[in-house]
Amino acid sequence: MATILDGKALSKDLKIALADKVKESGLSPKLAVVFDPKNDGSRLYVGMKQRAAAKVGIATEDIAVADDVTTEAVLKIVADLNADPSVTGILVQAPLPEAVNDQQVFSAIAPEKDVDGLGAFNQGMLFGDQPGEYAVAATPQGVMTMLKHYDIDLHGKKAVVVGRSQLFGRPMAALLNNANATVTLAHRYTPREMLLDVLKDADIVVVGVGIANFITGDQIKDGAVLVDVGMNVVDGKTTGDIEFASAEKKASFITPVPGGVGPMTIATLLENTFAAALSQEKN
Ligand SMILES: NC(=O)C1=CN([C@@H]2O[C@H](COP(=O)(O)OP(=O)(O)OC[C@H]3O[C@@H](n4cnc5c(N)ncnc54)[C@H](OP(=O)(O)O)[C@@H]3O)[C@@H](O)[C@H]2O)C=CC1
Ligand SMILES: Nc1nc(=O)c2c([nH]1)NC[C@@H]1CN(c3ccc(C(=O)N[C@@H](CCC(=O)O)C(=O)O)cc3)C=[N+]21
Repeated sequence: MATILDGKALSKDLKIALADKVKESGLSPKLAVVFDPKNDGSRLYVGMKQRAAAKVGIATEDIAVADDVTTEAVLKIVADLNADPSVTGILVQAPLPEAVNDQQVFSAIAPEKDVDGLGAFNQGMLFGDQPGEYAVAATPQGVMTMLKHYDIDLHGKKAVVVGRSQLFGRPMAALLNNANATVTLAHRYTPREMLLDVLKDADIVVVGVGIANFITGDQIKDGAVLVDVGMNVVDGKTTGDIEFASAEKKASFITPVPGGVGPMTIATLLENTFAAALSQEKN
């Protein structure tokens, strides 16, 4: 029977500690979120972030973009936020409307305000495992915080990451590599047989593809650590990319969906925002 990686409980503790730190600092951090209000997931997550931020003393400013917005118009919004001294952190919620070049927008965020670590500068720092302070994407960073909390050793282990988005898979693979795991990064063009072959003896599997029950218990080895980033709604119920019932019988540790990676993502984003406020105050 697997130990549950309880992101909900851990994120609660992190937010209590963070609220104290924000209060003691006397700072007034503000997180600006640019998002597409037509995207249901975005509306849901923006609301969750807003409520969680308020509880720890971080102000939020949510900027909804029209569905015909252009890349240039979003770049202008980001430029204004970069120049606004009252704005500590900027999050561009993916996906933006189809016509917008997300990557170009992510990289236009001033690195010191890029609290989701999606811009080329911060991703480059992560890829190169550079020393110093820089923001790392909240989802993969939250996964690493959870693994550390449960003393899960990554050194020399075989890790498989499925999904290679800018906000999850790519930084996830970089973090596991920096932790000295041997990492396979699978994606849509990974042949099914090859995926099954790497999964069967993986010590840790982190999946975020957005396909319900994409990974089942029979595909993983006994004792594997399973982290489910997936967020799908099936018959009105939120479910992950891992078929929990069959997988938890073989895994040593497993995240639930909901209650696993999601809450850690939000807590980590808020920690990144406060860290940005501290470094901006110093400079
Ligand atoms: N809990 C949380 O905090 C978060 C949850 N999510 C959830 O994670 C999931 C992924 O989101 P996101 O990272 O934005 O991913 P994207 O939707 O941007 O990309 C999906 C990724 O999965 C890969 N993929 C698609 N089909 C397959 C397949 N059959 N086999 C292997 N790989 C495949 C794609 O490969 P390719 O690159 O080749 O197209 C791509 O890299 C979603 O359900 C999202 O809601 C996302 C962020 C945070
Ligand atoms: N720049 C950017 N950064 C992101 O981090 C980002 C993004 N864009 N685009 C969309 C995804 C999605 N995402 C989630 C955050 C929290 C939960 C979460 O807390 N979910 C709850 C359940 C919510 C429910 O029940 O539906 C849970 O897992 O317990 C889920 C998904 C962040 N994203």
